[in-house]
Amino acid sequence: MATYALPLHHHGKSKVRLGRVWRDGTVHHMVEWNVNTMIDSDMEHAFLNGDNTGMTATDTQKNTVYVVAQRMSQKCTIEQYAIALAQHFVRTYPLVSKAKIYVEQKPWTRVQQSGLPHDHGFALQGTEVRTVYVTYDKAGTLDVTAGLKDLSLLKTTQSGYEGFLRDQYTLLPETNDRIMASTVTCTWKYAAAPACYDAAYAAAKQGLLDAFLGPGARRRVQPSVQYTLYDMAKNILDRVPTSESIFLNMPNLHFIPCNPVGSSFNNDVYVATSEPHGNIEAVITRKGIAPHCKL
Ligand SMILES: O=c1[nH]c(=O)c2[nH]c(=O)[nH]c2[nH]1
Repeated sequence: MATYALPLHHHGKSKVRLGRVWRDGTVHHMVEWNVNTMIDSDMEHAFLNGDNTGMTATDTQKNTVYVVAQRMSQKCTIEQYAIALAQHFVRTYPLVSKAKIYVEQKPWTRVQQSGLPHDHGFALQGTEVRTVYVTYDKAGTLDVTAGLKDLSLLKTTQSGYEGFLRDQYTLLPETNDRIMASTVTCTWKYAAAPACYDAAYAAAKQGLLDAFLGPGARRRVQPSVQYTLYDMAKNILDRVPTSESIFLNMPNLHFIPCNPVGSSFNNDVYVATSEPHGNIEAVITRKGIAPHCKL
């Protein structure tokens, strides 16, 4: 007789999109979120026997995304919202042992008009999407991992790549001056809540930028994406004291020196590419801390 096991099961709703406006007199605050819910629950009987008794339907989870958004009566961060939603599921449904909430936030930013902030006008600024992954379980354990994705960065110099292994398969010339470009994905797990999630996010993002771009006019060639990535992660650990583990993924988007017909490369024209691209990834933690995975 065949025997089976069900070592993992969870269910949730993906890509629930919402906008939330908080009105402070004539000054409005606005966020657009894409919410993903996933719950662990004692629902083996649904898989084994076709019995849905006690199941929190994914449609119910989707509806709750909007209910909890409305209950956040004060302007809140993506982290505060995700925590509230996770706690709601665990505290409301007896069979739910853990809620896992992932939220992305679009970069809507208040517009400046003649140097003054507009009351209710927003523009999409930049490409980066702010992210959060929150888990909360019946024992009250809360894990918050904040982050960003699609942060597109490029520098036209002070990046190189030399000293790597050469054999019969190696064609790449060494260089101490190249374009470095990437679309950064980064998450940082908190050991404890920061005083302000928005300030911690701003500090983390600035840390990424500062390390990627380097000291500007002062010449300091970065030897590889790997080295730059490590610097970027260290900046977050240094500037966000309650962070404990940093995940970074950095595609190396190649701009290949071009020899135009009848001419040669003069540090000016490149073939821009998106594929294939290098892919550099690492987790950097404080000493003795277990690494977190991407989410
Ligand atoms: O910074 C780099 N790291 C690599 O691992 C690599 N590999 C490669 O072909 N170019 C580069 N650049």
